[in-house]
Amino acid sequence: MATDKALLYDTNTETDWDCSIVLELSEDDVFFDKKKKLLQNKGFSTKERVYFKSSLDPKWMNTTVKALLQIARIILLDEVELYFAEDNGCSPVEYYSHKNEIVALNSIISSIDNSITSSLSKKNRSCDLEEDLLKWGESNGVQTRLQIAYVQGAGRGAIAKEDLKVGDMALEIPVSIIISDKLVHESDMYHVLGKIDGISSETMLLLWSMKEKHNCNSKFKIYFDSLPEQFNTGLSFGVEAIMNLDGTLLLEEVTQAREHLHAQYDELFPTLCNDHPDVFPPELYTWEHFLWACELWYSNSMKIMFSDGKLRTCLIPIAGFLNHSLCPHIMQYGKVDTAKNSLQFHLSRPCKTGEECFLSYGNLSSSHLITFYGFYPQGDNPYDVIPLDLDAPEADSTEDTSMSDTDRIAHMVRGTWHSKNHDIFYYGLPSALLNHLRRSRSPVLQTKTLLQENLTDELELLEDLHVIFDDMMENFADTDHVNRENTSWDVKLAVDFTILQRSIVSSILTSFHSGIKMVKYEFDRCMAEELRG
Ligand SMILES: C[S@@+](CC[C@H](N)C(=O)[O-])C[C@H]1O[C@@H](n2cnc3c(N)ncnc32)[C@H](O)[C@@H]1O
Repeated sequence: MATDKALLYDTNTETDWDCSIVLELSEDDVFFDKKKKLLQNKGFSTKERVYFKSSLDPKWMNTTVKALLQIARIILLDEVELYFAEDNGCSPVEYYSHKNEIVALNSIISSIDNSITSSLSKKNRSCDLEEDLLKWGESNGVQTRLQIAYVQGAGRGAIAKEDLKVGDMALEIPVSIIISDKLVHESDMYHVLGKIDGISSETMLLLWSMKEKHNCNSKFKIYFDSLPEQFNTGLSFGVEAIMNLDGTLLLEEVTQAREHLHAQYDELFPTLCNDHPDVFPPELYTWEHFLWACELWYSNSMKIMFSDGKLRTCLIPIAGFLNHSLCPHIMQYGKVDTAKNSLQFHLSRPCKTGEECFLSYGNLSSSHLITFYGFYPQGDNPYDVIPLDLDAPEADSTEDTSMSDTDRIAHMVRGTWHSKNHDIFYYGLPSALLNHLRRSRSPVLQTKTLLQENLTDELELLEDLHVIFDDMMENFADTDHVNRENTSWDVKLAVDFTILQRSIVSSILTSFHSGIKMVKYEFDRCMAEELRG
């Protein structure tokens, strides 16, 4: 007979889920086959995993708890209950007996309790690492008005310990604990790396960090210990995630970045390990360790201007807990204060006690953030643009100056919900793009007047653009079949991105539709007026 153990809990799950429980019908259950049949009749398999977040929508919660109960009831049926239950296998009857109802409910409650306790203790355990890092930082001169905590959907984050005003310094990091290329120069690696033609200081640092992570005597041991074992960026996407990116920019970005890293790795290894095994122990320089270090540097490094005027890519302990936002509190932080020999993080907007304090990682698109950081921010990202590869109009044969600035710039589109002007001749699309296309069709000066010939050109332009974006829409992967709630982190990110791209293109197509309608209406009106006149 199955016991409560049939309901397992598991905290070894993706970081953005607080916990999950697994409901599994044990193969040792003497009624395995019968219960399996009952489960299948209700659309369940013998092993179901359900993920929970602390703030789930009540509707989802309701359906999920109902499903959990259905499964638990069946798993926990005793012989007599099962005997009578079989007759109702396919019926909607869900209740078997008082006792079965109570054991099913209790087993779910205790599994969730176990799961939460275990997940909290895991988080608290890792919080100790962050505490240790803060203490280490403070003993090295770090000043902070932030504390580190787990935040929903983003791992660790920095929370204001007190109300912070514009201009207040949230964090100050002495240069002495910033990880920069200076450390490579001081290490035993430099005599080898310094001789490699064209190697960048970023690559040297990356190789240095791969070894330093395992150095028990490292000055930065506490820092390395606080880093995640896995970064989950687009660089680690699996095949299924990649397949869900068909037709998107992210597919190109992830593929190119991975190819670049593979090529870089192959250029250095195994040669360095073969030639200098004492400096580059092969077990520390595997592809997996290399990828981990790349993800670390892409997702955690900052470009800092030092007092000598040099811009260096650095890892900055403690500051590395600051998450990114489209509406950040800290925007200017990239320059060492020469007088204090420290890096300071001042606020550009207030942050209240207990609120998460965000940084700006830069003006980055969601595809870039997914590829190199493994997330994309909530809210409308104005940098989510689709670049357009347009043919430049023929330059005037006698005068090159006929090319205007709008002809030379890189054109792009974004969700038309960002635009306020959806009138005729604008359609929520960038004027720079529309003017460029108008010029390509007719180099004579174009005016936005409701003349028949303008309207004919305008209609053609919109219809041509419509074809391009229609094709784009057709080429996106079909993600409808993916169960977003129950899939791996990478597939979820990939699907979310494809949905985002689709919504951008869809907004553009909608703008074209209403644009075409407006132009046709005006065209008919002109015709009617002409006939009347
Ligand atoms: C510099 S670290 C910030 C600290 C990080 N949250 C941690 O636990 O170590 C950058 C990483 O934090 C996460 N992150 C940053 N901003 C985020 C956001 N707005 N939403 C979700 N994850 C975010 C991403 O995993 C990113 O690669």
